[in-house]
Amino acid sequence: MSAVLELAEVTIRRGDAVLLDRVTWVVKDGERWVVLGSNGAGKTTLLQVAAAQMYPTSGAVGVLGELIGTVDVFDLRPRIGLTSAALAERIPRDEKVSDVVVSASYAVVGRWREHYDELDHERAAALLREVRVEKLADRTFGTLSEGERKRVQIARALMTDPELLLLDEPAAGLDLGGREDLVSTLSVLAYDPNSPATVLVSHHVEEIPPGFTHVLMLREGRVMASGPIDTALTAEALSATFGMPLVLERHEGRFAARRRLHRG
Ligand SMILES: Nc1ncnc2c1ncn2[C@@H]1O[C@H](COP(=O)(O)OP(=O)(O)OP(=O)(O)O)[C@@H](O)[C@H]1O
Repeated sequence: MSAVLELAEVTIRRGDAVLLDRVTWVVKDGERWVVLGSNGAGKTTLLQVAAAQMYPTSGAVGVLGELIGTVDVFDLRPRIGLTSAALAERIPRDEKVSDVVVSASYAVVGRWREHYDELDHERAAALLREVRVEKLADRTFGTLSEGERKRVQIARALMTDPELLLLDEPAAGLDLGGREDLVSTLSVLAYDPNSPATVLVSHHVEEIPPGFTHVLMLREGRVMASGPIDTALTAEALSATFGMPLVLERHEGRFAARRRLHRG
């Protein structure tokens, strides 16, 4: 398996703040990673580095075999699918859902006189079907529920057939049913051998879809633990990451965490 993402001792500083502190991380083809950490831990920063949107202050970043700093990131970015709240805000509310998806092939937000061929439209329709919102294709983005918007964004991120898929808190703001629907869609994607290497950022172990293989835990910009979920995702590592004693349970491929009430 080849590496799609390689970070070596990556540090990001902004003024006196250290957003990422000597992060070393390798994501290989076929792997599905969850990045866990509390608010402000550096997860979005890490994803921006992985998306070739942010350069390291020090250290080296390789994305899809290219060393960042030596390549034109505009050639690289279409090979990466990204969803984030910041990107979602840039989608015009009056944009038709099918256009939100199809316009990803031209890396634009907001359809504007581009010509899309029939194959693009067929692919967009197939992706909307895959994330189970094909019935919404003719609605405008602004009329969708939060959960429906998240699905449309995932379809958009997959439109360019990316080699790396980065999902920044896709379940944020969803109700219980919406979260469970999304987790099951992401689980189907995770088990599909044709899906790209995937990194999912989350605050909650409950949001880890079955089929995800690896976990990286961040606290204050530092890696607290990383590796296969089966061995790296432990109550101890989770407690250290979130700074409180936690009990971790696993049932039918899903995780749940809560504060430990009594020691011992
Ligand atoms: N330009 C900046 N200057 C100083 N500090 C910054 C800057 N940008 C981000 N930070 C800080 O870096 C830290 C990491 O931010 P980041 O958005 O990566 O965290 P996160 O883990 O994604 O948080 P959340 O879960 O709340 O989204 C935060 O404390 C944030 O305030």
